[in-house]
Amino acid sequence: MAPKTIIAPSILSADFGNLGHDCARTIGHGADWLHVDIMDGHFVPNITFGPPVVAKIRGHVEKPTEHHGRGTFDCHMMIAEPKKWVKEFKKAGCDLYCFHYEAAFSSAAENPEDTSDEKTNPKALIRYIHDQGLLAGIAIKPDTSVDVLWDILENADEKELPDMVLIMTVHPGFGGQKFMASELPKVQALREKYPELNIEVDGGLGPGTIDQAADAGANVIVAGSAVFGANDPSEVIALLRKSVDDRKARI
Ligand SMILES: O=C(CO)[C@H](O)[C@H](O)COP(=O)(O)O
Repeated sequence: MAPKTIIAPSILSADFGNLGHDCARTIGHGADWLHVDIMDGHFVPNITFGPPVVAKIRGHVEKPTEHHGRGTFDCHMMIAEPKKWVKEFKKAGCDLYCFHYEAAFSSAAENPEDTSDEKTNPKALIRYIHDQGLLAGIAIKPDTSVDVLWDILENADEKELPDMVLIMTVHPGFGGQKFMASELPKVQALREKYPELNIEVDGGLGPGTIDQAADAGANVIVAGSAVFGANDPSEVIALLRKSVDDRKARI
Protein backbone atom coordinates (compact mmCIF):
# COMPACT_ATOMS: atom_id res chain seq x y z
CA MET A 1 0.00 0.00 0.00
CA ALA A 2 1.28 3.49 -0.86
CA PRO A 3 2.19 5.44 2.26
CA LYS A 4 -0.10 8.29 3.27
CA THR A 5 0.46 11.82 2.07
CA ILE A 6 2.02 13.98 4.74
CA ILE A 7 2.44 17.73 4.48
CA ALA A 8 5.09 19.03 6.86
CA PRO A 9 5.62 22.81 6.78
CA SER A 10 9.17 23.81 7.71
CA ILE A 11 9.01 26.18 10.65
CA LEU A 12 12.26 27.76 9.50
CA SER A 13 10.01 30.22 7.66
CA ALA A 14 7.66 30.82 10.62
CA ASP A 15 7.62 34.03 12.66
CA PHE A 16 10.29 33.26 15.29
CA GLY A 17 8.85 35.96 17.54
CA ASN A 18 5.53 34.18 17.58
CA LEU A 19 6.58 30.59 17.02
CA GLY A 20 4.12 28.68 19.20
CA HIS A 21 1.07 30.41 17.78
CA ASP A 22 2.38 30.29 14.21
CA CYS A 23 2.94 26.52 14.51
CA ALA A 24 -0.50 25.86 16.02
CA ARG A 25 -2.09 27.99 13.29
CA THR A 26 -0.33 25.95 10.58
CA ILE A 27 -1.72 22.70 11.97
CA GLY A 28 -5.11 24.45 11.94
CA HIS A 29 -4.56 25.21 8.25
CA GLY A 30 -4.42 21.47 7.55
CA ALA A 31 -0.73 20.56 7.96
CA ASP A 32 -0.05 17.02 9.18
CA TRP A 33 3.38 17.43 10.73
CA LEU A 34 5.68 20.28 11.61
CA HIS A 35 9.16 20.04 10.15
CA VAL A 36 11.44 21.39 12.87
CA ASP A 37 14.83 22.48 11.51
CA ILE A 38 17.61 22.11 14.06
CA MET A 39 20.91 23.68 12.92
CA ASP A 40 24.10 23.91 14.96
CA GLY A 41 26.23 26.35 12.94
CA HIS A 42 28.76 23.54 12.48
CA PHE A 43 27.20 20.82 10.34
CA VAL A 44 25.48 23.63 8.41
CA PRO A 45 26.41 27.32 8.25
CA ASN A 46 23.35 28.52 10.18
CA ILE A 47 21.99 28.29 13.73
CA THR A 48 18.35 27.89 14.71
CA PHE A 49 17.26 26.66 18.14
CA GLY A 50 17.50 23.78 20.59
CA PRO A 51 15.41 21.69 23.00
CA PRO A 52 13.99 24.53 25.20
CA VAL A 53 12.41 26.18 22.17
CA VAL A 54 11.05 22.87 20.87
CA ALA A 55 9.52 22.23 24.31
CA LYS A 56 7.83 25.66 24.23
CA ILE A 57 6.36 25.00 20.77
CA ARG A 58 5.17 21.58 21.96
CA GLY A 59 3.10 23.41 24.56
CA HIS A 60 1.12 25.01 21.72
CA VAL A 61 0.68 21.91 19.54
CA GLU A 62 -1.04 18.79 20.82
CA LYS A 63 1.01 15.59 20.81
CA PRO A 64 0.00 13.13 18.06
CA THR A 65 -2.19 10.30 19.28
CA GLU A 66 -0.67 7.79 16.85
CA HIS A 67 2.67 7.23 15.14
CA HIS A 68 2.95 9.59 12.14
CA GLY A 69 -0.29 11.32 13.26
CA ARG A 70 -1.28 14.99 13.10
CA GLY A 71 1.03 17.18 15.14
CA THR A 72 4.10 14.96 14.72
CA PHE A 73 7.29 16.96 15.33
CA ASP A 74 9.59 15.90 12.52
CA CYS A 75 12.94 17.12 13.83
CA HIS A 76 15.49 17.49 11.04
CA MET A 77 18.79 17.35 12.86
CA MET A 78 21.34 19.33 10.87
CA ILE A 79 23.91 18.82 13.61
CA ALA A 80 27.41 17.38 13.75
CA GLU A 81 26.83 14.90 16.55
CA PRO A 82 23.36 13.42 16.22
CA LYS A 83 23.59 10.72 18.90
CA LYS A 84 24.34 13.24 21.63
CA TRP A 85 20.99 15.02 21.41
CA VAL A 86 18.48 12.18 21.05
CA LYS A 87 17.38 12.07 24.69
CA GLU A 88 17.16 15.86 25.05
CA PHE A 89 14.95 16.20 21.99
CA LYS A 90 12.77 13.30 23.11
CA LYS A 91 12.24 15.12 26.42
CA ALA A 92 11.45 18.34 24.56
CA GLY A 93 8.63 16.68 22.61
CA CYS A 94 10.23 15.54 19.36
CA ASP A 95 8.45 12.55 17.74
CA LEU A 96 10.64 11.76 14.76
CA TYR A 97 14.41 12.25 14.97
CA CYS A 98 15.89 12.52 11.48
CA PHE A 99 19.69 12.65 11.42
CA HIS A 100 22.07 13.14 8.53
CA TYR A 101 23.98 10.13 7.21
CA GLU A 102 26.96 12.43 6.63
CA ALA A 103 27.01 13.51 10.29
CA ALA A 104 26.75 9.99 11.65
CA PHE A 105 29.78 9.04 9.61
CA SER A 106 31.90 12.07 10.38
CA SER A 107 31.13 12.42 14.07
CA ALA A 108 34.01 10.21 15.28
CA ALA A 109 36.12 13.34 15.70
CA GLU A 110 33.46 14.99 17.89
CA ASN A 111 33.45 14.17 21.60
CA PRO A 112 36.17 11.45 21.34
CA GLU A 113 35.44 9.98 24.79
CA ASP A 114 32.20 8.54 23.42
CA THR A 115 33.28 5.44 21.54
CA SER A 116 29.85 3.81 21.27
CA ASP A 117 28.81 2.15 18.03
CA GLU A 118 25.72 4.32 17.58
CA LYS A 119 27.85 7.44 17.38
CA THR A 120 29.22 6.57 13.95
CA ASN A 121 27.14 3.64 12.66
CA PRO A 122 23.83 4.79 11.12
CA LYS A 123 22.08 1.48 11.77
CA ALA A 124 23.13 1.43 15.41
CA LEU A 125 22.00 5.04 15.73
CA ILE A 126 18.57 4.18 14.30
CA ARG A 127 18.29 1.37 16.85
CA TYR A 128 19.29 3.79 19.62
CA ILE A 129 16.67 6.34 18.50
CA HIS A 130 14.00 3.63 18.47
CA ASP A 131 15.08 2.48 21.92
CA GLN A 132 14.35 6.00 23.19
CA GLY A 133 10.76 5.67 21.90
CA LEU A 134 11.18 7.92 18.86
CA LEU A 135 10.57 7.38 15.18
CA ALA A 136 13.85 7.49 13.24
CA GLY A 137 14.69 9.14 9.94
CA ILE A 138 17.86 9.32 7.89
CA ALA A 139 18.64 12.23 5.57
CA ILE A 140 21.11 12.65 2.73
CA LYS A 141 22.47 15.88 1.26
CA PRO A 142 22.53 16.56 -2.50
CA ASP A 143 26.21 15.54 -2.73
CA THR A 144 25.58 12.12 -1.17
CA SER A 145 24.72 9.16 -3.38
CA VAL A 146 21.49 7.30 -2.75
CA ASP A 147 23.62 4.13 -2.84
CA VAL A 148 24.63 4.68 0.80
CA LEU A 149 21.03 3.92 1.79
CA TRP A 150 20.72 0.46 0.24
CA ASP A 151 22.68 -1.35 2.91
CA ILE A 152 20.74 0.47 5.62
CA LEU A 153 17.38 -0.45 4.09
CA GLU A 154 18.21 -3.94 2.89
CA ASN A 155 20.04 -5.64 5.70
CA ALA A 156 18.35 -4.19 8.72
CA ASP A 157 16.30 -5.81 11.43
CA GLU A 158 13.08 -4.12 12.58
CA LYS A 159 14.82 -1.84 15.10
CA GLU A 160 17.42 -0.73 12.55
CA LEU A 161 14.99 0.12 9.80
CA PRO A 162 14.33 3.87 9.40
CA ASP A 163 10.70 5.06 9.51
CA MET A 164 11.53 7.67 6.88
CA VAL A 165 14.22 8.65 4.43
CA LEU A 166 14.78 12.34 3.65
CA ILE A 167 16.16 13.36 0.28
CA MET A 168 17.34 16.97 0.42
CA THR A 169 16.40 18.97 -2.66
CA VAL A 170 18.58 21.93 -1.59
CA HIS A 171 21.88 22.14 0.24
CA PRO A 172 20.82 22.23 3.89
CA GLY A 173 21.17 25.44 5.88
CA PHE A 174 18.67 27.99 4.65
CA GLY A 175 15.06 28.30 3.59
CA GLY A 176 13.94 29.88 0.33
CA GLN A 177 16.48 28.19 -1.97
CA LYS A 178 15.91 26.93 -5.50
CA PHE A 179 14.55 23.38 -5.85
CA MET A 180 17.13 20.89 -7.21
CA ALA A 181 15.28 18.58 -9.62
CA SER A 182 18.61 16.75 -10.03
CA GLU A 183 17.83 14.97 -6.71
CA LEU A 184 14.61 13.36 -7.89
CA PRO A 185 16.16 10.23 -9.43
CA LYS A 186 17.11 9.30 -5.84
CA VAL A 187 13.44 9.49 -4.86
CA GLN A 188 12.45 7.48 -7.92
CA ALA A 189 15.01 4.76 -7.20
CA LEU A 190 13.86 4.48 -3.57
CA ARG A 191 10.18 4.42 -4.51
CA GLU A 192 10.70 1.70 -7.12
CA LYS A 193 12.34 -0.57 -4.55
CA TYR A 194 10.26 0.41 -1.52
CA PRO A 195 6.60 1.12 -2.39
CA GLU A 196 5.66 1.57 1.29
CA LEU A 197 8.61 3.66 2.49
CA ASN A 198 8.05 7.20 3.78
CA ILE A 199 10.13 9.34 1.44
CA GLU A 200 10.44 12.98 2.40
CA VAL A 201 11.67 15.79 0.18
CA ASP A 202 12.83 19.10 1.58
CA GLY A 203 13.86 22.33 -0.08
CA GLY A 204 12.28 24.56 -2.69
CA LEU A 205 8.93 22.74 -2.67
CA GLY A 206 5.82 24.70 -3.54
CA PRO A 207 3.05 24.91 -6.15
CA GLY A 208 5.59 25.19 -9.00
CA THR A 209 7.68 22.13 -8.07
CA ILE A 210 5.39 19.75 -6.21
CA ASP A 211 4.25 17.80 -9.29
CA GLN A 212 7.83 16.77 -10.11
CA ALA A 213 8.42 15.57 -6.54
CA ALA A 214 5.06 13.76 -6.44
CA ASP A 215 5.73 12.08 -9.80
CA ALA A 216 9.07 10.84 -8.50
CA GLY A 217 7.22 9.20 -5.60
CA ALA A 218 7.73 11.46 -2.58
CA ASN A 219 4.94 11.25 0.01
CA VAL A 220 6.23 13.49 2.81
CA ILE A 221 6.45 17.06 1.61
CA VAL A 222 8.34 19.77 3.46
CA ALA A 223 7.58 23.34 2.43
CA GLY A 224 8.70 26.40 4.36
CA SER A 225 8.50 29.65 2.45
CA ALA A 226 5.67 28.38 0.20
CA VAL A 227 3.42 27.75 3.22
CA PHE A 228 4.45 30.42 5.72
CA GLY A 229 4.81 33.06 3.02
CA ALA A 230 1.38 32.38 1.49
CA ASN A 231 -1.63 34.66 1.85
CA ASP A 232 -3.69 31.53 2.29
CA PRO A 233 -1.55 28.70 3.75
CA SER A 234 -4.50 26.29 3.78
CA GLU A 235 -4.82 26.65 0.01
CA VAL A 236 -1.13 25.83 -0.52
CA ILE A 237 -1.26 22.86 1.88
CA ALA A 238 -4.34 21.51 0.05
CA LEU A 239 -2.64 21.95 -3.34
CA LEU A 240 0.50 20.11 -2.21
CA ARG A 241 -1.63 17.28 -0.81
CA LYS A 242 -3.72 17.02 -3.97
CA SER A 243 -0.65 16.70 -6.17
CA VAL A 244 0.69 13.76 -4.13
CA ASP A 245 -2.76 12.14 -3.82
CA ASP A 246 -3.36 12.47 -7.59
CA ARG A 247 -0.07 10.79 -8.36
CA LYS A 248 -0.93 7.92 -6.01
CA ALA A 249 -4.29 7.50 -7.75
CA ARG A 250 -2.54 7.19 -11.15
CA ILE A 251 -0.27 4.31 -10.15
O1 LIG B 1 16.00 22.07 5.78
C1 LIG B 1 15.80 23.15 5.31
C2 LIG B 1 16.95 23.98 4.95
O2 LIG B 1 18.10 23.32 5.34
C3 LIG B 1 14.41 23.69 5.17
O3 LIG B 1 13.50 22.80 5.73
C4 LIG B 1 14.02 23.88 3.73
O4 LIG B 1 14.92 24.53 2.98
C5 LIG B 1 12.61 24.44 3.64
O5 LIG B 1 12.55 25.70 3.19
P1 LIG B 1 11.90 26.12 1.79
O6 LIG B 1 10.65 25.34 1.63
O7 LIG B 1 11.70 27.58 1.98
O8 LIG B 1 12.91 25.77 0.74
